[in-house]
Formats: sequence, structure tokens, C-alpha cells
Amino acid sequence: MKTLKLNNGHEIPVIGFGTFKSTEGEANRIVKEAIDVGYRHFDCAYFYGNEQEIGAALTDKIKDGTVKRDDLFITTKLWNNFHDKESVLPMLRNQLKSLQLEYVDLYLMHWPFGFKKDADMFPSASGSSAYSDVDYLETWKAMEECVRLGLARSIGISNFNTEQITRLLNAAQIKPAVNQIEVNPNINQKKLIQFCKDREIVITGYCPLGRVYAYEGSSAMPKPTLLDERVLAMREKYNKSAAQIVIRYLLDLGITIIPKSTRKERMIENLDVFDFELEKVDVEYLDSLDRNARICGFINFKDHKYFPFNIEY
Ligand SMILES: NC(=O)C1=CN([C@@H]2O[C@H](COP(=O)(O)OP(=O)(O)OC[C@H]3O[C@@H](n4cnc5c(N)ncnc54)[C@H](OP(=O)(O)O)[C@@H]3O)[C@@H](O)[C@H]2O)C=CC1
Ligand SMILES: O=C1CO[C@H](CO)[C@@H](O)[C@@H]1O
Repeated sequence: MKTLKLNNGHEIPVIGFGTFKSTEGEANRIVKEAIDVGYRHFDCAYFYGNEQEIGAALTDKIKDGTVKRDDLFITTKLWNNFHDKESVLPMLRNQLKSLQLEYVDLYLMHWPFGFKKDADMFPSASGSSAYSDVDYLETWKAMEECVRLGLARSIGISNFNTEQITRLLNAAQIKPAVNQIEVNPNINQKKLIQFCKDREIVITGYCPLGRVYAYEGSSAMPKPTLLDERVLAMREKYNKSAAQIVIRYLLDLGITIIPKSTRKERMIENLDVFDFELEKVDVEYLDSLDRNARICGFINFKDHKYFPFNIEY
């Protein structure tokens, strides 16, 4: 698997495996299957509620000799209720325990804004009662300590905008290695990708396939590119699926991505993208689909002091 070099010399496989929305048996199965078909990079989060299942799957696959810990690149994330500096280290230790790991390869701050510790993990109403005003710079300092203690090889951010990144870079002792953001043809993020590249921050694109399962033909969510007629028509030319065409397009932006599938044949398909190249005319068409349309807009929280999407990028 191809990798990109992080600003601290570690390498991140360009295709990882997403784990959001799988619990109760499924997370364990899909992680094992993903390892069997060649995935080595896994994207996890406390918020996904499945770190224990994933930990059991990783342990089984290490024990049966399919992989070594060193072959794996495991990312997990700190959720919004735990931004205060006292919570960060205990949270990572908890998460490591669930994942049955001594260290994670990458620990991300999931969002720049925090919620109160005793608030819901996903408060339904916007407004200050659930919000905490802990500054993400304070959270970052505690995350730096996680690196010093050897509990995280790299640390990074997710869903940060350019102003927040600049402010963080001015204060950080350890630079963020990664910014994980939504990237798919409906929101190709070229400007933010370039901004991060210029500052040696690697981008990981989430929802790369446009989260097809959540689309019901309604206008609440942008139509996934996998369902676009011109993209479907490209399949014959390349002898590739729409997902493979989209994945190739995204990798050519110079980023890493974390598609998720519950089906083994699609896990294999999503890795099989290195033996063809997209023609300029098709790249231009995919570029033309960009409309900055988010699946994870989180607009409930737009009045939070640290909400990231109130500026263009
Ligand atoms: N940092 C953050 O805030 C966020 C991070 N993430 C991370 O990003 C990951 C990926 O995003 P996610 O929301 O899961 O959405 P994806 O864009 O990966 O889409 C997943 C959907 O695509 C379908 N799919 C997968 N492969 C194919 C294929 N080859 N052909 C057709 N359909 C396919 C899956 O269906 P099926 O299972 O049936 O194959 C599923 O419905 C998450 O799992 C999570 O780890 C996601 C959102 C926010
Ligand atoms: O990682 C995530 C998965 O998707 C959720 C929304 O549906 C996001 O809230 C979250 O950041």
C-alpha cells in the first residue's frame, strides 16, 4: 500500500478503513475482513462506540499471525465532551484499553468545539447549555503530552478551518500531522488541501464515497457521486466501478482517504485503484461537481464559539 509521509517522518497508508456506524458484532467482523483483504490503516473514534469490538478484532488478527502491530496504522479520536485538559490523557488511556493497544499511531481532536462533560455526546439542541468553552489550544497541549508519554505516535485535528489551524500552529510545540476533513467530489476541498500541504499537514478525507447509505433521494444531503449518471457511464471506459473512479480521483488530490464498507467484495474493490488513470476530461467533470456541500455540516452547533464552518474554508 502506498503511503504519505507525515511531518514527523511516520508514514500513513493512503487508503484506510472507516468504522463509523458499525457496532454489535459487525465492527469485529468487518475489521477482521478488512485486515484479511489488505487494509492496514483503520479510522476509529470514541464517538463510534465500537473501540472494544475493534480492539478484539485487532488482537485476534495479531495473535493468529495475520499482521504484526507494527504493520498497522491505527487512528482514533478524542470526542467533544472531553476537551478539558484533565480529561484528555485518561480518555486516551481508556481508548487504548478498549483497543487493546499500547499506543495509537494517530490521535485526533475530532472537532474544534467542545461540549460539557455531562452533556449528551450529540446534544440535540443548539445553545450554550451543552457547550463548553474550553479552548482547543488547551486540549492540544494535553494531546502533546500523549506523544511525550509514547501513547500516540502522532497527533492531529479533524474538522478544523484555516483560521483555527493558523492559531494552533502559532501555539503548538508539536505540529498537527493530519487534518481529517470531509472530502468527496461534492466538496473537493482543494483550497483547504493546498493550505494544509503548504504547512506540512496531511489531509485525510472522510465520507469519500458520499455516505450512500444515508441518501434517500432527499435534498437534505448532496447526491452521492456514485449515483451520478456521467460517473456511472465512465465505468465501461475504465472497466472500473463508480466507487473506484471516485477513489482514484480523491487519491490524485494528494490525500489519504478512509472509505467504509460492510461488504468484503467492496472492501477489495475499494483497494483496487492503482492500475488505471483518469483522463483529463473526466477529472474536469468530477471537479465540476464541487459545491462545498457537506454531509457532516453539524449546523446544530453553528453558534458555538469554535464552530469551524462559518467561514469558506
Ligand atoms: N472526522 C469526522 O468527523 C468523520 C469521520 N468519518 C470517518 O470516515 C469514514 C468514512 O465515511 P462514511 O461516513 O463511513 O462514508 P463513506 O463515504 O465511506 O460511505 C460508506 C457507504 O458507501 C458504501 N460503499 C462502500 N464501498 C462501496 C462501493 N465500492 N460501491 C458502492 N457503495 C459502497 C457503503 O455501503 P456498504 O457498507 O453496503 O458497502 C456505505 O453505505 C467513517 O466510517 C469514519 O471512520 C466519517 C464522518 C465524519
Ligand atoms: O465522525 C463522525 C461520524 O459522522 C457523524 C455525523 O453523522 C459525525 O458527527 C462525526 O464527526
